[in-house]
Amino acid sequence: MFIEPNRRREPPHLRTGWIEVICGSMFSGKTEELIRRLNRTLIAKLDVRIFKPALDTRYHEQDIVSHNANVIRSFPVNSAHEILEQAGNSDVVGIDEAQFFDDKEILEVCTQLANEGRRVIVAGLDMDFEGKPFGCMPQLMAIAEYVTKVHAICVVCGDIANYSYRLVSSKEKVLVGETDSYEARCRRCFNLGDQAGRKEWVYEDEGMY
Ligand SMILES: Nc1ncnc2c1ncn2[C@@H]1O[C@H](COP(=O)(O)OP(=O)(O)O)[C@@H](O)[C@H]1O
Ligand SMILES: Cc1cn([C@H]2C[C@H](O)[C@@H](COP(=O)(O)O)O2)c(=O)[nH]c1=O
Ligand SMILES: [Zn+2]
Repeated sequence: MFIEPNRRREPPHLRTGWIEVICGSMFSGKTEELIRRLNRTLIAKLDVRIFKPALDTRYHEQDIVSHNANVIRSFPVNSAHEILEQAGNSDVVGIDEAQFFDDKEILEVCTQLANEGRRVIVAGLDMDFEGKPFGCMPQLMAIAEYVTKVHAICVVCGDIANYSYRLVSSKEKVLVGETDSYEARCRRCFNLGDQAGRKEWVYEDEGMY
């Protein structure tokens, strides 16, 4: 569990900012964890601004919505620089789907916001459908003070999953979708690709293996 420091005790001119990255595969709980942290900052009555790339309209135009229907209000933006324009005097900035922003811009924006003394919480996919590092995420993880990697459950075998397996034939890096186009898989089932058979669950106490 990520425990956040109390910012209110510090006078604004002494506040130091920082960057937190929440990463993992699809369905790993990145958005849930982002919403959890942001809700706590709202309870603390901090000034919070939340952003997502405008291209992610899967569940809602404006809200950030997790796969299990947790919701928080956000500003959709077309570029990372718009985040700077809209950040105002906020104490905390939340950003979802960071992998979709221009690599250089989002790094500059997160760095500037943190240098201004803000808490910046960024969630994004660490790997694309080919298992390659996704866009800005490796650099963001390098410059962040805190990195949390969350995991899904492999829908093929039930192990811990850290890959997003694409179910459709497109080779485009960016393909917005959910269970229609992707499933969470462990390393083994990801590497098996189409050959990964759905295993029947068997239990030792039933005498089956
Ligand atoms: N294969 C899976 N493994 C774990 N959670 C899953 C899976 N498929 C669906 N879910 C649901 O997705 C939720 C996490 O959604 P979300 O936070 O939006 O994930 P992410 O932002 O990482 O894609 C889980 O709490 C669970 O209800
Ligand atoms: C693996 C992969 C994913 N995407 C898209 C699919 C979804 O719209 C988002 C990820 O959303 P989530 O909150 O992490 O579930 O990214 C993509 O465009 N390219 C990929 O390789
Ligand atoms: Zn598996």
